[in-house]
Amino acid sequence: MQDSHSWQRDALFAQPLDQVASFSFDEQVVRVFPDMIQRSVPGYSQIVGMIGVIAQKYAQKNTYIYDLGCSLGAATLATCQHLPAQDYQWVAVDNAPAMVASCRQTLAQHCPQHPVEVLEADIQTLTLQPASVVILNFTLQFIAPPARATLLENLAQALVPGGVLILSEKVHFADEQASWQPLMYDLHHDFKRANGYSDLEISQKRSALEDVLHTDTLSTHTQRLYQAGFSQAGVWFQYLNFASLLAIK
Ligand SMILES: C[S@@+](CC[C@H](N)C(=O)[O-])C[C@H]1O[C@@H](n2cnc3c(N)ncnc32)[C@H](O)[C@@H]1O
Ligand SMILES: O=C(O)C(=O)C[C@]1(C(=O)O)C=C[C@@H](O)C=C1
Repeated sequence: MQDSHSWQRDALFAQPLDQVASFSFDEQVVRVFPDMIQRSVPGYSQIVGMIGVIAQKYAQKNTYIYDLGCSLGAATLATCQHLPAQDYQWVAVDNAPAMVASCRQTLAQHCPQHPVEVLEADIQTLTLQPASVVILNFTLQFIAPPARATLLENLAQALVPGGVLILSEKVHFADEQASWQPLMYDLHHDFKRANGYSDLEISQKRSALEDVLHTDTLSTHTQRLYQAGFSQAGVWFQYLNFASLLAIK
């Protein structure tokens, strides 16, 4: 993301830490976030770009477009670049105060004409207006697993017929795919190494995320989407252990 912020290179886990604290979306993370997510999540830019294209296909006039767990608003921005300002309402939501503050500045700078409200709130207690596009771009993985089904049911209820949820997640492989798991995780670490992260950074970040980011399998995601009330759901993008699903109401 290019703008007036001075985004820094992520070196948060570069030095040995006595104790690795649980990962949180605080000011330190905000300062490096565009670099961190780009170098950590395979396919992040392609997914964000395609979110704009998908939104253009499925957005319905006079409905809401929600970006839940918006961080700095990259997905909101992608949709604004593909849709006219006058026909839709945008709501971008995050519960990390530092993210929300930075997101407000970034979106005001990059899509000043679009009616985007940036809310500091927990997406689990949000009252949703009728929506045609809902985005969870690497957010559901931070919601406690037992609470995920209820959240998805609420989103399905808020969507108008033909509306969509775009759900991107880090995933794991189990059951008949279990032997794939170490291979994909090793390759993800190789991906990070190729992007300039050291072994120390990779292992300290992994410890920091251990109690915070809980992955599901692709089949768990798909089944849960059908149970939540979507009529169609499937993977439209996968790169190693990162995937994005499209679910249609
Ligand atoms: C990996 S980031 C999302 C990246 C972002 N969607 C993008 O496309 O660049 C996860 C975000 O979810 C937010 N988050 C986690 N749990 C949340 C909750 N319960 N309510 C709102 N936001 C939440 C975090 O603060 C963080 O900013
Ligand atoms: O799994 C990892 O190693 C990650 O760094 C992933 C991940 C994510 O998927 O959200 C975790 C936290 C940061 O927000 C950026 C990337």
